[in-house]
Amino acid sequence: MSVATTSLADVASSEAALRAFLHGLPGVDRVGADQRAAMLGTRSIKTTAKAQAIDLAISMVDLTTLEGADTAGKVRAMCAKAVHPGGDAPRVAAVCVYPDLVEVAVRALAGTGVKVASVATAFPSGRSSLEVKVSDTALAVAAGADEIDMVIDRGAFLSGRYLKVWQEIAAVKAACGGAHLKVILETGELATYDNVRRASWLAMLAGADFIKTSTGKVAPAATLPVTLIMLEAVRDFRDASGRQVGVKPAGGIRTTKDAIKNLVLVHETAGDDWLSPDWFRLGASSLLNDLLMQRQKLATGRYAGPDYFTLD
Ligand SMILES: O=C[C@H](O)COP(=O)(O)O
Repeated sequence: MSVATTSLADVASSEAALRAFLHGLPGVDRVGADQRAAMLGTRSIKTTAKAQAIDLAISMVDLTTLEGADTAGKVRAMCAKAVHPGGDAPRVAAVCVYPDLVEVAVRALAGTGVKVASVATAFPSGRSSLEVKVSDTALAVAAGADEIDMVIDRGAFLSGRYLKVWQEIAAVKAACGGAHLKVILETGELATYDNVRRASWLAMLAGADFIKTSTGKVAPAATLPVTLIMLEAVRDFRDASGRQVGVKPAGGIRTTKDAIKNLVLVHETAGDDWLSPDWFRLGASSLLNDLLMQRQKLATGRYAGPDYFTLD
């Protein structure tokens, strides 16, 4: 897909310019996207490649707990597992928690290389003022979060107020300082694949370091066609702007099969530059145990059973 590089600098100069740009993006061929994602999802891979893929997937996990009932103890246990998932398995990429638990995770993960990610901006609805969203972000960053996962204002996006969405993302990005910003599109609420493409571009233009599919609180969450469209968007955005943005499917990814399908999509769509935890994450609360079980099965020929591992 070709996008005029010159147009990117001025794209958010007005609501009209932003709308013209986003609605000027080529429409998504829905049937084609569904078929391509389904076809890539059935690719089989050799046993040696599978072992590597499982370890790569583990290293890409954002191990997540986002429940009202979360406690400091639960987060500490999760952090221990994030650093030493089991046997010689690699550590995960990050632990993702609500802002009030950032400090607990920061202390538990100090010096381990596992990042602390936090949802902010009135997650998961995003329904609060910009002031509240910015201060939510600033507090999480001050507590030591390395990464902020913000939600876009879907109400504004769906009613065509793109500039408001752009301004919020840009303000939250500024509040992030050195922390990386992941922008959650909540694709299950965006209604069309064209909207997923537009929201992806909007987030990247406003400064997202990552674009993320979902909060995990809305169904459907991370589907393969949606991830495919977002991978195409980051690929095309890098071609147009020279800046690489990461992708994080999140929500409903529970099995090794799901994880490997995602890795095949990355390889076939955006390319191998994205096949690292720096550029691709899997946001999941209960994927890690299945990855560890399949890893054990490949190494020993038998399953250890879910009770062999600590709970996700
Ligand atoms: O960001 C990650 C999601 O909240 C996790 O969703 P999940 O519980 O469906 O894995």
